[in-house]
Amino acid sequence: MKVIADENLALTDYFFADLAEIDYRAGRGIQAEDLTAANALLVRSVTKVTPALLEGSAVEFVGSATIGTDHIDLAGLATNHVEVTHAPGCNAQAVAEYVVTAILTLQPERVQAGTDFCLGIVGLGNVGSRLAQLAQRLGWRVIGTDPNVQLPEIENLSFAQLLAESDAISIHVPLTHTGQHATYHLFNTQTFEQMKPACLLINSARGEVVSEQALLNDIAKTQRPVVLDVFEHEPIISRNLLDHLALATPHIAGYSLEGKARGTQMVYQAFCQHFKREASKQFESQLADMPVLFNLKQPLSTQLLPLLPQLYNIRADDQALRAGLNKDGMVDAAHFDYLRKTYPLRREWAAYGDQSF
Ligand SMILES: NC(=O)C1=CN([C@@H]2O[C@H](COP(=O)(O)OP(=O)(O)OC[C@H]3O[C@@H](n4cnc5c(N)ncnc54)[C@H](O)[C@@H]3O)[C@@H](O)[C@H]2O)C=CC1
Ligand SMILES: O=C(O)C(=O)[C@H](O)COP(=O)(O)O
Repeated sequence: MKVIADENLALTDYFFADLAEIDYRAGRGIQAEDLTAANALLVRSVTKVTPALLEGSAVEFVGSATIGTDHIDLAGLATNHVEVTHAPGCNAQAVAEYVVTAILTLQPERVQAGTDFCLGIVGLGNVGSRLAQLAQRLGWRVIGTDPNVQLPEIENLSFAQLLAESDAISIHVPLTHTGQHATYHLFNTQTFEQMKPACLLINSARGEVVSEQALLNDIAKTQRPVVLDVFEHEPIISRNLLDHLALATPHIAGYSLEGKARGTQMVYQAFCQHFKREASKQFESQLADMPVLFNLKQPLSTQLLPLLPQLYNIRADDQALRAGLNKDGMVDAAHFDYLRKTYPLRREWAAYGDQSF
């Protein structure tokens, strides 16, 4: 059995080395000729998986250790009877922690803001619902919008109401191009006009959900603080865009050790089912114990701010990205991908003693 795997998957050897010969590749560079002798392909979000990529290969199983699936032609692969699996929710907690860290880094006074700070969440699936829970523990008013989901514990509003009422908006929708609720350029000139000028915008979903040109026009008018983990023209980012962002990170919102490992494990389980092997491994056995930092008896809101530098220094990620601007005024794919390949995976906050996260 031969497996081609993106080199950025976590714990690939642990899960797969005794099941198959593994050939590691840079995800963005995987080509059809790499796959001719492969039975399975394991990717993350940067490999465009189409019938053309698999043509002439023996690949019968594709696993993506990610939440998003917009890089995979699901219909095309189904037509060709290739099994496709992904990892719903695997790094939802990491993204929720990223968003809270971004807000508290830019606006530390929000830690005890009570009900006068309103967080609007667009998309209430795995990530949005985790974020809602965390935000409520910090005492924030949480509102959300989703055409398919209502969360009983928060105020569920229309998209227009959410745009008008939020002091910060965090986007957690999949990238979709068709259908009534398509999200491509969901944030455009008209939507920006409906938001409070000072409303913080955070996009850690997919770059194309926000029109970059409309965003730049809006920031020029409003000086709105904006945090981007994903970019419309990813992996290329212009200096002009970077200069207008409060924080910018290289698509690492979901890069916790647990999130990546959980993603690989979910793919491993589907792989074993497909190839009729026993799946008995658990990623938790591979994780180190961390020092206890949280006092379970104290509310999260009183502890989080002083602990943030130890838990996640988001400014370091922002600085590392900006350090990659080249002489042409661009962050290029090589720098963007280097940061992701060498990323020191964060631990989720539950590892530091609060199992209820
Ligand atoms: N930056 C990063 O590292 C990561 C990014 N992501 C991105 O975040 C996205 C969301 O992740 P999950 O919450 O786990 O997905 P999910 O599938 O659990 O939830 C997405 C929710 O968005 C809702 N939705 C769809 N269209 C909408 C619209 N027009 N307006 C409002 N809501 C809409 C859906 O009904 C669904 O409830 C993923 O598709 C992925 O692209 C996910 C993980 C890590
Ligand atoms: O899970 C998703 O969806 C993501 O966006 C990933 O966390 C991104 O991971 P990479 O594909 O960029 O390694």
